[in-house]
Amino acid sequence: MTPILELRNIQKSYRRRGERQQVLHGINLTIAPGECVGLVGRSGCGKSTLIKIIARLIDADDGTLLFDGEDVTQAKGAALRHLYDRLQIIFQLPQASFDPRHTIGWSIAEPLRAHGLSPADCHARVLSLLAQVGLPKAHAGRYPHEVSGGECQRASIARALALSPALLICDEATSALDVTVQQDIIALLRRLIADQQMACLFVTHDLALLPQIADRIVVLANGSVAESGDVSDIICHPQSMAAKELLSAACQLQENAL
Ligand SMILES: Nc1ncnc2c1ncn2[C@@H]1O[C@H](COP(=O)(O)OP(=O)(O)OP(=O)(O)O)[C@@H](O)[C@H]1O
Repeated sequence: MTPILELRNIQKSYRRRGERQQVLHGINLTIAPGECVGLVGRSGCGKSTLIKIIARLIDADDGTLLFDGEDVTQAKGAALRHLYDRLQIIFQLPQASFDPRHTIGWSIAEPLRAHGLSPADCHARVLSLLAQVGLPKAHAGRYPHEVSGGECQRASIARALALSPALLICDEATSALDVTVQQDIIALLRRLIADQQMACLFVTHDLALLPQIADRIVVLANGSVAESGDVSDIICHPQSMAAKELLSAACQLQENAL
């Protein structure tokens, strides 16, 4: 089966005060259709840089990015627009990713309008998307500041689903939410991933979240893959120092919460 996403030997450096700092050292990663891969690593290990490369917001210095078998490493113009129809990202702070001047319904309908759907079809699709993420119809008429953080994250998931993407990237999507809302959003994502056979890259610094959502984990440390494998293997028998440290940090957090 062709992977939905394949990264081959991705390299990236940044120039800072005249010096180049290598932040990604030859990352290889594949995600199959319908698979959820957890990308985990401590702050500064290169997770956001990798997401920006996958989303073509920045260029890699070297390596290849394949989306559904197609080389999109240099995608621009129409090829990039086609990529964005199939790849969606949800962020940590959903309120910041909605335009405060428009209602949530208007923002969810934005990609649909761009694809030429009639106002009536947009309206019907927005209501169906709200239902899928467990929000009442009335939320279509609310502004981003008129809903809670959890509701806003549900709305951003609805917007991400509007064009039925093949890959959903969740960038610390539950980190800003309180623990119970976090669990609700993870359960929602898990159901949507299963129902829609959508692939997901779930990016987090919190290893403890991954058994609830991911099939496989990739542990990033200092810009390299320290370890990757089945979620239960890594949680039960971490091999790398990076995975052991993330696991012990997660255990410590849970102990502190008790
Ligand atoms: N635009 C930039 N210019 C220079 N250095 C950068 C830039 N963006 C990130 N870096 C550096 O690259 C490294 C990786 O950063 P990145 O944001 O990818 O890490 P991260 O794992 O996403 O961290 P966090 O979990 O804190 O968001 C860090 O050392 C960071 O300081």
